[in-house]
Amino acid sequence: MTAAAKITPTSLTRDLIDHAVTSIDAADRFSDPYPHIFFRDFFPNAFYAELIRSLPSEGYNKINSERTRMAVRLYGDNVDKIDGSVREMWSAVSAMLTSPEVESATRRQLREGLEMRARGDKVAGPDQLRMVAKPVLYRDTDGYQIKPHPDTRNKVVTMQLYCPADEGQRNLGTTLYKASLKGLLHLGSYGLEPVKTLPFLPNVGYAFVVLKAYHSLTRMSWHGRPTVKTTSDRPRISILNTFYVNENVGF
Ligand SMILES: O=C(O)CCC(=O)C(=O)O
Ligand SMILES: [Fe+2]
Repeated sequence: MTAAAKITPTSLTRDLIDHAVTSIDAADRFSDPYPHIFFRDFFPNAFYAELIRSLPSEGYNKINSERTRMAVRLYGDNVDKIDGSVREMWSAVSAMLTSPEVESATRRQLREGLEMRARGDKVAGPDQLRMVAKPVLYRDTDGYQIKPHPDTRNKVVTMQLYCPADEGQRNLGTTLYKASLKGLLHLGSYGLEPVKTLPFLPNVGYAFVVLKAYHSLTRMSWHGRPTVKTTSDRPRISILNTFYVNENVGF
């Protein structure tokens, strides 16, 4: 075996962490409609290409009654159930997404939102907010949709990594909304106005702090996804890396 032939899991994880931190550090930061970041080039390029060809074939759970969203948990013992041939890759992804380094980079970039969250939660500051990462792989198919919602208060930060093979699914990203008079006048919009739809491009991601009415009435973290149109050979693949308030909550 040549020296380069086999990368040990720990050095792979190390590479993934370094790459992800660089990506998050270079994120675009936005305050509107609420604090969020958008970052690119999250996984090393060659690794990303192999990862999306190595999706687990089993172990999916049904997330909605329509069965248009199926999910595989990527944390803790769940990783041991992933097909042996691809387990090492997903195990490294899991270790990276739950690493203290990725958490710290996310905290640095979302500081404004975490300060709002800390005030509403009546804790001294962002450092008093715990963040426990529970990454999950999602497979969404034709007809998948999720109505605008701010996310449950059990989530502190929502991060989603888009995993398409090419730019053909660009229009399938998440829509961010804000409460507005225009939205109020528009029937069936819950008083919400769409502000932007993030581009569903290869190897990009976004993250925001979950903000409810008691954090800020005007900057609640409203987001959703209008009905997805896609073909059965091109599901909408993403990784949701949710940071929860503690390890006892979440999917
Ligand atoms: O898939 C998306 O674009 C958003 C998903 C979401 O908001 C959720 O699962 O809470
Ligand atoms: Fe959500």
